[in-house]
Amino acid sequence: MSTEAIQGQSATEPGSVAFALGDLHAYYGSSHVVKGLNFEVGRGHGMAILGRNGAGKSTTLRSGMGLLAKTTGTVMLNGTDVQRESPYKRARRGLALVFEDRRIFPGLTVTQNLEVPSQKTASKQLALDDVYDMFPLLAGMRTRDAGRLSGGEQQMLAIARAVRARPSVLLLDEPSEGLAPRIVEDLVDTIKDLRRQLSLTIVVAEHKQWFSREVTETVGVLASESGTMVFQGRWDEFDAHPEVAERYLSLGTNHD
Ligand SMILES: Nc1ncnc2c1ncn2[C@@H]1O[C@H](COP(=O)(O)OP(=O)(O)OP(=O)(O)O)[C@@H](O)[C@H]1O
Repeated sequence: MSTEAIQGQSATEPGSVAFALGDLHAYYGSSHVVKGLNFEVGRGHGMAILGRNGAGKSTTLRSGMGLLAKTTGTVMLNGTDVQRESPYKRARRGLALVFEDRRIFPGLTVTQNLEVPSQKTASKQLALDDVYDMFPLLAGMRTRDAGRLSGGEQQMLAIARAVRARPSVLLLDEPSEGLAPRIVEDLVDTIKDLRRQLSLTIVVAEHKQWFSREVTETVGVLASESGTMVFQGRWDEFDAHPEVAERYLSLGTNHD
């Protein structure tokens, strides 16, 4: 297959793009990791980012959130280029990232963790009771220290904390990482419910392909060799190009 990117037919209507990266380059010091990435996600849609270990999935999400010291290109959030804005400002505009390592505060209770979100987004945040309605599992654990929750419960807490700020676009980095299969199924249901209830746009970096298929409509494949996206389209379009998975996702990964 040529190294030219395969673009599916699922182009988003102008004006209905919630989140888009344009010619995005990202660096760690002198290491140039992401090299001219383009994709867009329509309002209320879900996109999965697949790629081998080290392809740059986390870097892409972190760049979108504004967490890398050096990036160039555009990061469009609901029609505004936020590329030069701080992560706080992006959060205020409706962007949220749930980190792979969850970043909950183990010594604080579940409720205290939910009360941590930036004061800058406090004015429009969801009431605690509304969050607990969306995450009934957490409702029964309000006073428990977050450090005593299971991995799955901690992941729910991390997502609940992000959602409390009422983001319009939620970036999820390896949400199913390290969780038992039954818990991952619960997570799928939770993400689907959240999308429905909050009209959320989501971008998910994931190794588990079945999980990604459950919670998104489109998929982008990152190639570690080129640092670019070599495929973008709907899942049926992805399935119509089995050579993409063969070349860019096989070997040494668990894209089960
Ligand atoms: N803080 C950092 N400093 C320097 N290099 C980094 C840093 N974080 C990641 N990298 C490098 O950038 C490249 C992309 O890493 P990234 O974590 O974005 O990949 P990934 O696709 O999310 O991988 P995985 O599936 O293993 O999580 C890798 O070569 C990685 O070693």
